[in-house]
Amino acid sequence: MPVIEVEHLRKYYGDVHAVEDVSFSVERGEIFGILGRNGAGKTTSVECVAGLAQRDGGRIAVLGHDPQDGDVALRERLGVQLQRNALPDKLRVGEALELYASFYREPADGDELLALLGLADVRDRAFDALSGGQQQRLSIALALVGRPEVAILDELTTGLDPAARRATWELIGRVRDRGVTIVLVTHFMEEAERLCDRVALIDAGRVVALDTPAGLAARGDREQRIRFRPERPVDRALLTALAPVTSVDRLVGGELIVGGGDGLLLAVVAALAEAGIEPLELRLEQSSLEDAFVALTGAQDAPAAAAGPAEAIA
Ligand SMILES: Nc1ncnc2c1ncn2[C@@H]1O[C@H](COP(=O)(O)OP(=O)(O)OP(=O)(O)O)[C@@H](O)[C@H]1O
Repeated sequence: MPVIEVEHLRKYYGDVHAVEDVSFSVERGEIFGILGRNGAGKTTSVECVAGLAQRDGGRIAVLGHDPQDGDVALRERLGVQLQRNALPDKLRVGEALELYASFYREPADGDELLALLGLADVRDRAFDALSGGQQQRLSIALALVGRPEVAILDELTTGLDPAARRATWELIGRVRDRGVTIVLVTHFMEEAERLCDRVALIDAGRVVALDTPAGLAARGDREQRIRFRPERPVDRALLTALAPVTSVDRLVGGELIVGGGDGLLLAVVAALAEAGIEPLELRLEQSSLEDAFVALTGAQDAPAAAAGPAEAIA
């Protein structure tokens, strides 16, 4: 039986249709991603799942309970780290953890949690003296202190540097290994690809796709792309004349990206070989989750950058 079931969730703020029609279910032990661009309705959806916002329509069951009922037993089994979380500036790490632990009958061991999150050394430091990464890890610790069966984490790595982001991903993997089911709101494609078992892509308050990251990526642009640096300049016509080729772009630095359909790689490599030009650093790029994001949401502002600035060959 799913741990979380959401059916036709609807939530309006006055005229703003924050969530129009969202349905998904999360199985025990899964890391389930909710992906979408800014304002898509991700946070509102998880606030309803966490019982922090009252829905206007639809059905939600979390561990068999309706979160809207305010059931204390459910609150104890659910850990929530929300984007809008903030702590008093002068509250120390250890104090925050003790405070949150006091809300639960059987809280986790504080020392163990601080060690797990790499916060043991800053236990006596005030919230406003923590780095962004440490504040983020503390908010995760607070979400986990009640030993939840289900953790809802909203924009867990926004604002973190790449190293802190990777460390947080590892941490989430470890939390899942302890049997916690995780719902992860993100707009980082790479985060969803690395961590999530399945992803719901939300756009304008609706689920537009629900699949594994790989399944979702396969729905994107079906075009293949080959990327290489020719050892000497290539005549554009040599490539555009090939049947599978649909586009030829040159990146700053002279790298070429050739797009096209089936048989692209073979055709391009054969034509280059015939012209005596070696393609250096050759790689085939599969369609990515980001392509799917753009294709399914029409988003021009898909967050994770793709190939970089491209300029057509004259
Ligand atoms: N409390 C509120 N009052 C009024 N409008 C709201 C409220 N909360 C959210 N909204 C609106 O509902 C829509 C969905 O917001 P939501 O925060 O759920 O999106 P999101 O996908 O989480 O976006 P982001 O990635 O920017 O956090 C937006 O248009 C937002 O402005």
